[in-house]
Amino acid sequence: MAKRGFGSSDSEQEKEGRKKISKESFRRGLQVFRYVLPYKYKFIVGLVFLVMSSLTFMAFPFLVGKLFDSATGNADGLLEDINVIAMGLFGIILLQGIFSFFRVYFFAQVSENAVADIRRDLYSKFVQLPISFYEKRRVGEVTSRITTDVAQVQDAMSITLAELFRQTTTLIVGVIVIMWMSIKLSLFMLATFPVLVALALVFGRRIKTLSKKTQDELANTNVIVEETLQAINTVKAFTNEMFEVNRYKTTLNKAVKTALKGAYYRGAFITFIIVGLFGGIILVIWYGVTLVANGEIAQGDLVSFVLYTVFIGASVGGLGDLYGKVQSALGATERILEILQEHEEPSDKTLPNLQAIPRVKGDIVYQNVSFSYPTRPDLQVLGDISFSVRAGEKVALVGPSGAGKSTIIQLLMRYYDVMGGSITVDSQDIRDMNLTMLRGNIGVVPQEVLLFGGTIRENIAYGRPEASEAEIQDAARKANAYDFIMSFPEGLDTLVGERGIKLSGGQRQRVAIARAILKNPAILILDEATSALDSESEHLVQQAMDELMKGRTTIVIAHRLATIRKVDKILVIENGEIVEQGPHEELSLNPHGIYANLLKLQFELS
Ligand SMILES: Nc1ncnc2c1ncn2[C@@H]1O[C@H](COP(=O)(O)OP(=O)(O)OP(=O)(O)O)[C@@H](O)[C@H]1O
Repeated sequence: MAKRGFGSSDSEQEKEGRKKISKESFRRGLQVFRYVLPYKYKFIVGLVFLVMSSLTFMAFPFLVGKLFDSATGNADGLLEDINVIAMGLFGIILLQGIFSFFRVYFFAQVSENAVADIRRDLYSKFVQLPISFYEKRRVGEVTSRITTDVAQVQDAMSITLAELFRQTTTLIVGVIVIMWMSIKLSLFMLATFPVLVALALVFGRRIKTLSKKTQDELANTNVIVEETLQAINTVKAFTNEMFEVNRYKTTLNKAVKTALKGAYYRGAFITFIIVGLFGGIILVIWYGVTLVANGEIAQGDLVSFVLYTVFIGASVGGLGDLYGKVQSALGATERILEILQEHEEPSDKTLPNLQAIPRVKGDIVYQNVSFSYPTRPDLQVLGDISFSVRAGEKVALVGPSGAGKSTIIQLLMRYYDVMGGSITVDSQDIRDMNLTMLRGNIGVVPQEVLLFGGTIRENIAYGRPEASEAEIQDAARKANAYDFIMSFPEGLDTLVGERGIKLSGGQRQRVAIARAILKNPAILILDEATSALDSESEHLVQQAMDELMKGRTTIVIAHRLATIRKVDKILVIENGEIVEQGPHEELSLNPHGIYANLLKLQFELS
């Protein structure tokens, strides 16, 4: 569903709109109110103030009418005194002001807290959803759930709900009071209203569909902004700035077009309400004055009546507008709930830290593993992979690009589950293993090291957040990173810039190695960088990697064969199959072997 809005046709949108009006969707939408439950007392207090402010306001037209009556000498009792009535009016306005203050204050407390809870749950869900979830969706689209959609729900909780209540009260109380004043005049006035209401509903529905479309298109434009800013280097490298600006402009224009179409309908809606209402009011005044002339109602009552009519008219118009808002809030709620109901990875939240995770020995066995990515089920990426790595052994995966090396690793991390066969660690199928325990025992030094925007210290400590300063420094030393870190004036407190762009490739890798050293995993995965480092940097990185590999089961994805001569076993992967395996000495001596050929090729190239 989260994807549904994008690129969906008009008729699909209509269908979606109609579905949302159903009782079922309303019931589902209300589910979000469970987030209000922890703050129910504040909510009730806010509601009480809302009732009181709505009701006091309804006394206003009544007293204005009485003010006119007292001026023309038609009043009796307390209401005879103009000054007393005027004071009463001030009192009412004052009370309304005070009630409104508390209403806003209490509702804000509820909506701010409830919305923060929704955001927290959504974020917690985001980070716990499996990788496959993100392959089906664009990041911008997912983030708009936590920004745009949540903001709509907040609007609904704080403003729309209060408005809905106020307008409905105005409508109901208003109609009761005017009936009580003059049934004849009321019936005359109400005869014009059902038509208005029916037309308002039709309009409201059309506006809602358009506003949903506008939102989707705006989300589309945001996706472009996020994607290009995330890959700003690529945009610049290809000098595609103007291409991106045009791409953005095109989607933006589409959004503006839809928004303007919506505005056209909204404008027409408002014109209709104004003309209809004022026409109606003129009619009511005309008929009312006739009744006054016949002595059927008092002048003051007519004044009150006209004021109530204006209030009722305004509330009908307001309700039409609110109808659209409630619908989009329901849509937003549904999209939020859908994400909240997605299945998380089965991680273990009870383990307090890395130390609490039981350590595995590190025996790994792949048994007839086959696999296709969920997004491309018909393309078999791994055929029938079987190999084993004993605890402490080092294995290298080599083979052409796209052969399936990274996929083999992703399966060990359980980013995806195997389709056929099994992977065991210490003879236990990883699907039966606690996911936190599995990943807690694996350290990864990726090909492209992405650092977080904080300091170098924070980035190293990411390997084990509870590590002490001494441990962090020790890890930096072992990773050959200490010297370059200390050469910066700020040392470990140096900010690495967004995604680590202020550090060189070799430096970033050594930070990643320090991170892995700190984590101290039983199993290590090294994805060698494809980009060559200068020989000085290369030497430092290699030394750090050797240090890191000591005593750990290691799987290296090797791009440069020179670095893997020392491993216990080399697996040559081609088209998702292991086509050769054995130690370097053996494979390199096989004159027709693929590995020997690869070696020759690299040697010739270098
Ligand atoms: N997330 C994914 N969804 C769908 N297909 C994928 C995904 N990741 C990789 N593939 C496909 O799986 C195949 C194997 O990819 P993999 O990344 O494992 O190769 P590799 O040997 O690691 O390549 P390289 O050396 O270039 O990193 C490729 O055909 C690739 O297009």
